[in-house]
Amino acid sequence: MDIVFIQDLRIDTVIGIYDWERRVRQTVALDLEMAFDNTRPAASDRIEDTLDYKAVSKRLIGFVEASSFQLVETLAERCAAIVREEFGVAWVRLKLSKPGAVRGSRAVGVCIERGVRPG
Ligand SMILES: Nc1nc2c(c(=O)[nH]1)N=C([C@H](O)[C@@H](O)CO)CN2
Repeated sequence: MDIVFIQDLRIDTVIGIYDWERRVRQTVALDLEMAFDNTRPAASDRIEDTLDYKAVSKRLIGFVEASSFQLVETLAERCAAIVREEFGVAWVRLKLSKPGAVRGSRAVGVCIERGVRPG
């Protein structure tokens, strides 16, 4: 199985359960691993044959910037659904980090896997 990945995609959004968090924008960071058979684009050298990581990134930036969820779990789930449904990705591992949210930690967050991992 091949992977197309996006690392440390930082996006500002409204996220959190506390009153003060509803009034500010905080940065979240996304790491994605997306299953994709890279043999065709490797043979054709055509962007049309790829899973375009730039297109995925732009879509997620637009969605996350406009969102205002309470929980990182909800935001992660919705991002994974976009990747699977709109980009035809069979399996995705998505880590959503909230840097600096807990004093003493570099980041907190969730890591989810959705879909069926190709063999
Ligand atoms: N499992 C989770 N725990 C917590 C979340 C969350 O989204 N998922 N959120 C918070 C607060 O918003 C926190 O990030 C503020 O520092 C606490 N726990």
